[in-house]
Amino acid sequence: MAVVLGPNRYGKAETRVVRVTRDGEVHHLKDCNVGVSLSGAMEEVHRRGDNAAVLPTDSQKNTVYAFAKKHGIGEIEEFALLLARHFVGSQPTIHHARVAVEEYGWERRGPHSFARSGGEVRTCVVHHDRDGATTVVSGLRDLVLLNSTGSEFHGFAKDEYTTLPPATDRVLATAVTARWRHLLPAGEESRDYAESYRQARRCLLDAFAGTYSLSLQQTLFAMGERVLRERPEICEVRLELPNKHHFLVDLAPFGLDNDNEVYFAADRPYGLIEGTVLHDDATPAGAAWD
Ligand SMILES: O=c1[nH]c(=O)c2[nH]c(=O)[nH]c2[nH]1
Repeated sequence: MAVVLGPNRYGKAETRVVRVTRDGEVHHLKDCNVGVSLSGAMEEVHRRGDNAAVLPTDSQKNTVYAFAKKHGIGEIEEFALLLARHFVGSQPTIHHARVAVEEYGWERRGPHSFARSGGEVRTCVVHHDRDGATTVVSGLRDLVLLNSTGSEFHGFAKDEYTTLPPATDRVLATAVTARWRHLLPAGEESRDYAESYRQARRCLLDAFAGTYSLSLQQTLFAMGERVLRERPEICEVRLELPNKHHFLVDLAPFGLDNDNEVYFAADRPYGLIEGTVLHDDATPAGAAWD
């Protein structure tokens, strides 16, 4: 039996970079977390500890900071593409780069004062291969949404352990993780990622608010479908929707009724609804979701 090296990658995780752009008195802020993962001719380092092919993760971290200075940080997808192309293009031993960027939002409070925006985070993952294959997945996480009515859940399967009562009017709440894959004809990786993000996010919000929900699964599909129908540049959407349960509090001991007004917001356990919605003729995803 031979023992062989399987898939592997290495890189610098979580390089936190804050870029201030000074425009006189007025400053602009980009606050990001960058993860770099490289792969390629790494047989020798794993088998013999020969590091000749290994660009240190320390250099990768330095590149993130140097590029933030030299190029600024525009849309996170563009910054990730720049880094991924650089690593593959400048190191013959690096055949593939995965660059993931998270962006934390800051709300302007003055010419050079900012308040960190809520918990929501914008995300992207870019893959770039030396044969030219490039994929871009954009997304967001921790977008917390709630409908205080317009949600039911009944008619479900039952077994001997089922105690859940049918619900005809419940709170539906979730913290959305959504990622969407861009349709990228070769050589056309550039696009208005800011507008694409704004519109995809709006589609998710509109579909959540506008769907009368018989299950979170139905809402999930409606959210993905809305993005695909309105945004031709996107061919696949993946969603993770925790069902943030809100239980009605029993106020009868206090002689009070509770007509869907007072809830206990539980944090765990929670249902976790996950799904992919895509064009039936979507191009193959390649490394996009790795
Ligand atoms: O929208 C829902 N989907 C489920 O699959 C489920 N399961 C459950 O207990 N409550 C819910 N709600």
